[in-house]
Amino acid sequence: MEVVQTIAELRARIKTYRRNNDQTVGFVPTMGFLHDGHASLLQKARSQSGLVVLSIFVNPLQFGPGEDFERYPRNEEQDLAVAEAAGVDIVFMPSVDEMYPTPTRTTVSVSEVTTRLCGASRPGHFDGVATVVSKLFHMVQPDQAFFGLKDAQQVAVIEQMVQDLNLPVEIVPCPTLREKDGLAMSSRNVYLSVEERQQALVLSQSLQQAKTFIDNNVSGSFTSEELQRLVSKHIQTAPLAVIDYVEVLSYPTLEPFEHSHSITTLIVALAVKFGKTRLIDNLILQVRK
Ligand SMILES: Nc1ncnc2c1ncn2[C@@H]1O[C@H](COP(=O)(O)OP(=O)(O)OP(=O)(O)O)[C@@H](O)[C@H]1O
Ligand SMILES: CC(C)(CO)[C@@H](O)C(=O)[O-]
Ligand code: BAL
Repeated sequence: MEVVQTIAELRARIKTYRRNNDQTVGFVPTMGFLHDGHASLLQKARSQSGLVVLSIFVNPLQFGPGEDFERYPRNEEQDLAVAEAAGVDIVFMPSVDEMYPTPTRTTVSVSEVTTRLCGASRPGHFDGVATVVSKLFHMVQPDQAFFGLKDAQQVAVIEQMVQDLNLPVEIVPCPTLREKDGLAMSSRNVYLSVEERQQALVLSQSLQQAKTFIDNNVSGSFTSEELQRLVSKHIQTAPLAVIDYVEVLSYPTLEPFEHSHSITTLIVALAVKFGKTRLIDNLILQVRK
């Protein structure tokens, strides 16, 4: 495994690989502090691609004022051990100056799919994500890029960007990995106190309740409001939980709908704060017809 810090080194390594191999290049972009969710993306890349490139970069452009950019967890040694174990070939760990040597005057901005959910509660966030991901795609020029569905809106945004800009990369969405008790794995889980960690179980539980509600609904007929209410009500049983949003939308278009008749795939998406820690989770379901 090689660890490179500069864009020039990264490009040189990938060029050499391409010259000597006709296999594909798979890419997993991350912000580091790697957990088993990240490892699952790396393993999928390992099984599908000839060369596996991992990037670790905490991107300042996607954090708003007052968010956790400065205190975002970092552990380089542990990250390199996870990467090595997953069979990564190249780790790209650029500095902020390497990625943004001058003020950025070009922004990639995806409309419509960014208007709700995290796009609404974190203004500018997806411009930061789309801009850095398109820069990384230009640097790595991967054949496949692997993204987790825990960040389902991010997947929808990147897929839209790839389609609109004719980028020659296949986006591979990967399932959310969870702790044994159901909590979605996330680098930010490390911020939680013991009490918050315990109460954070309401997130996955509420999504399970939504799934059971739909599965038990023999007529296959329900409104988005019914689901939204059911999920919010369960989250509110945790005294430390402060709901940022609970929304039920079509997926991947992320548009509101009134009745299950009018859609084929839905997402129940939520963001909830425990103290200063904001967690997200979601459930994507096919609607029975
Ligand atoms: N539990 C998970 N299962 C599968 N993929 C995941 C999981 N958590 C994160 N990922 C994916 O890993 C990639 C990098 O995400 P990132 O480094 O932001 O990790 P994170 O754990 O989501 O951190 P954060 O706490 O910032 O949300 C993204 O594509 C993300 O969707
Ligand atoms: C895709 C990404 C690495 C861009 O900074 C980030 O948003 C993330 O970790 O999900
Ligand atoms: N995985 C999402 C990155 C962020 O919260 O900024």
